[in-house]
Amino acid sequence: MASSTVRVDLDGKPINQLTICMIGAGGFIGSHLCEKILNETQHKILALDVYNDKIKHLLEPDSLSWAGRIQFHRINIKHDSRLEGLIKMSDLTINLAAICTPADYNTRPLDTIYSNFVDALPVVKYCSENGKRLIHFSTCEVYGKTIGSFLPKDSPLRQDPAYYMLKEDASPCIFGSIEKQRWSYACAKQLIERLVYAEGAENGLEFTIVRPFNWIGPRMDFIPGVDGPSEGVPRVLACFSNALLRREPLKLVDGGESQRTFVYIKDAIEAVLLMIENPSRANGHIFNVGNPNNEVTVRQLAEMMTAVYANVSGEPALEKPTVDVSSKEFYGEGYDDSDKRIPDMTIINRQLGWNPKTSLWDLLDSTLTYQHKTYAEAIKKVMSQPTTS
Ligand SMILES: NC(=O)c1ccc[n+]([C@@H]2O[C@H](COP(=O)([O-])OP(=O)(O)OC[C@H]3O[C@@H](n4cnc5c(N)ncnc54)[C@H](O)[C@@H]3O)[C@@H](O)[C@H]2O)c1
Ligand SMILES: O=C(O)[C@H]1O[C@H](OP(=O)(O)OP(=O)(O)OC[C@H]2O[C@@H](n3ccc(=O)[nH]c3=O)[C@H](O)[C@@H]2O)[C@H](O)[C@@H](O)[C@@H]1O
Repeated sequence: MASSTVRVDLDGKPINQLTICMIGAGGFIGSHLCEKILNETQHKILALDVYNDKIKHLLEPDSLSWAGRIQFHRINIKHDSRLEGLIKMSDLTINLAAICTPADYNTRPLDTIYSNFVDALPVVKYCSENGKRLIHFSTCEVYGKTIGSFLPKDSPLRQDPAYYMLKEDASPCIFGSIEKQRWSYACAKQLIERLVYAEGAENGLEFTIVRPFNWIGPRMDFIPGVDGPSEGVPRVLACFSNALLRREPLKLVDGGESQRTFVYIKDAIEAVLLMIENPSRANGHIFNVGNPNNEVTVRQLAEMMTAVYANVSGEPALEKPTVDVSSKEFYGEGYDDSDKRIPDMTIINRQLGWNPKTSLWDLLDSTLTYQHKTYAEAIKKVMSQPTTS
């Protein structure tokens, strides 16, 4: 239930009610952000998306206490004349819309570039021309590879943070060659960041850029063959969850040696709410939002998810819980990878005083509990059907 007491920002000033135009509100992050805003604040949300399956519980029934504070608009921002009007009606626009699953970057590079750069152009333009604040979702992938990844494998400098810490106002963006079309997404995100930044510098656009570092939790992507295409390839949490639910080995791309830091979605949206409600501290900044304490290799993630799932489901792990696959086999031609993603937290600590709280084990426990509760029965049904030859 949203509190009716006056809420104050980090500087003790009362927070006025906002109307927020949230583009991509129907997605993984958007659905959690809508929940938090409706449950904890008095703000209003214009939720724009092509789909609303993940926010249906927030839209129905009409008797919900926040019913008057969220409106869903089924809009594809690629070509919808209603977009500018909705941005003009709002105090703040949050743009989450993107194609953001790596399986698409090297197989649908044009769609990926259009989605992450071209389609975002009118959003930036309308915000700038109408003097509206913009929070734009980029990605930690704009850092690409670490400087250390170019050192000899046994170089001690690889342990030096100067060679792997990713810092918003200092680290370069290092991508593979053009043939490695995996980087179509990161490069599109980098260019839209530069455009937003330039609109701020030249035309006074009030902006905040968010670089999420592998946010994971319930409602991320889909389970192939249940609530997504059977041949779909979601991000790693859903891929591994799907394998666990089907009691199949988890596939480790190129041996699962890449490293990631994972942050619980519930911690991460706390950071976003701080950005929303502290414009004087957030405007003009790019923020890493991640959990540097939760670093694992993909192989370690697979082992941890296998152990957590055995606890959650009560089913023993497979004898052979993982299998190595080549990136070419799994993703196709043009794949490449980030070797390591550790966020420097200096700026977000200084500006917003935010730090993540949830350990990787705990976030996997709550997420796999959700996955098992939501999908176990459906998977059994799908697996009992005769496979079409
Ligand atoms: N989840 C993460 O860990 C993560 C990490 C880095 C960056 N991001 C970025 O955060 C944003 C949200 O990511 P997510 O994980 O919620 O992804 P998601 O795919 O779950 O959500 C994206 C939403 O945008 C909508 N959308 C896409 N194109 C649209 C269009 N043309 N018009 C209207 N709606 C459109 C989709 O329908 C979807 O609901 C993306 O910009 C993504 O690049 C996410
Ligand atoms: O979440 C983020 O911060 C960013 O990371 C993701 O990129 P990535 O982390 O590479 O995406 P995943 O699909 O989650 O893959 C993570 C790692 O697991 C590996 N993987 C994935 C799936 C699988 O079944 N097996 C496997 O080994 C991948 O090769 C990769 O090394 C996506 O690009 C975006 O959501 C976002 O920009």
